[in-house]
Amino acid sequence: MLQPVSDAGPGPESAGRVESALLPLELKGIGFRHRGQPLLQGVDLRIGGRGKTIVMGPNGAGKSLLMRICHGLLTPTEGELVWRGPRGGRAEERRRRQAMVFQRPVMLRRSALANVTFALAAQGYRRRQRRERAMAALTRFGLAPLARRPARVLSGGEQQRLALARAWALEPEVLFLDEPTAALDPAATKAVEEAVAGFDRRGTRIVMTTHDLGQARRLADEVVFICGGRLLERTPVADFFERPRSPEARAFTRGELVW
Ligand SMILES: Nc1ncnc2c1ncn2[C@@H]1O[C@H](COP(=O)(O)OP(=O)(O)OP(=O)(O)O)[C@@H](O)[C@H]1O
Repeated sequence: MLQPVSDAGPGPESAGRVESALLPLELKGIGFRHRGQPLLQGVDLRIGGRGKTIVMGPNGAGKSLLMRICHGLLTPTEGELVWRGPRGGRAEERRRRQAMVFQRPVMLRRSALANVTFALAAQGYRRRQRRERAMAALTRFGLAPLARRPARVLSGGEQQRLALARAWALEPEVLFLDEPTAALDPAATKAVEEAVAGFDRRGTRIVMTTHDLGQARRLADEVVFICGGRLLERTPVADFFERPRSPEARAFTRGELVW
C-alpha cells in the first residue's frame, strides 16, 4: 500500500512545479523505419504544461516506439524532436529531468535501496542526500521494510513500485510509463495508478501507454490514439470514449479493432 504521506516530495523543487525546464516537447513529422518498413510515420505532437496523456492503440501500433523516441532511447529516422523549454537544449538536463517506467522493471543486481541511491548518484547527488532521498521515496511507496532485499528477488508488483520509487526520488519533470500495469494484479495496478496520480499532483507531466480502457478513463486528461504507426487523434478523455473521431478509434473503444 502507498503511505498516506504528503506528495510534496523530499526536495525543494517539490511543492508543485512552477516553471518548466524541458517542456514543451515538440515532435514534428516523427517517423521510424526499420529495413525500409515505416513503423511510425508523420507524428506531430506537442506536449506541454501539466496533465496526463494516455497513449492508446492496438498491438503493434507503435506506442512503445513513440515513448522510447520521446525519452531519447531511440533516434527517429525522420522528423524532429525538440525540447523547447529553457534548458531543453542541454543533453545532460534532458537526461536528468525525465524518467521512464517500463512494463518489466529494469533492476540492477543490488538491494532495493541501492537501486535508488545508484540512480541518484548518477545524477550527482551527494552520498548523504542520496540515502535520505532514497529512503523517503521507498517509504512513500511502502518499500522501506524491503530496502535491504536484493531488488531482483522482489515480486513483479514490488519491483514496479520500486521503479516508481526510483523515479519519485529523481523528481522528474516528465515521466514516461510504458504499460506499467500490464503484468500486475488488481491491487498492484491500483498502487501504480495512485502513484501516477501522486506524480501528477507533484507537477510531473505524465505520458503513459495502456491497453486498459478503464485505466485510461480513470487516469487520462487526454488520449493520443495511434494506429498503424500514425497518430490518428488527440482528444480530451471524455470525448475519446463518447465521440471518437476516427473510425479506427471508434472500433478500438468497442473492442473490435485487433490491429
Ligand atoms: N527497435 C526496433 N526496431 C525495429 N522494429 C521495431 C523496434 N521496436 C519495435 N519495432 C516494431 O515496431 C512495431 C511497433 O512496435 P511497438 O512496440 O511500438 O508497438 P506497441 O503499439 O507498443 O504494441 P503493443 O501494444 O503490442 O505493446 C512492431 O511491429 C515492432 O515489431
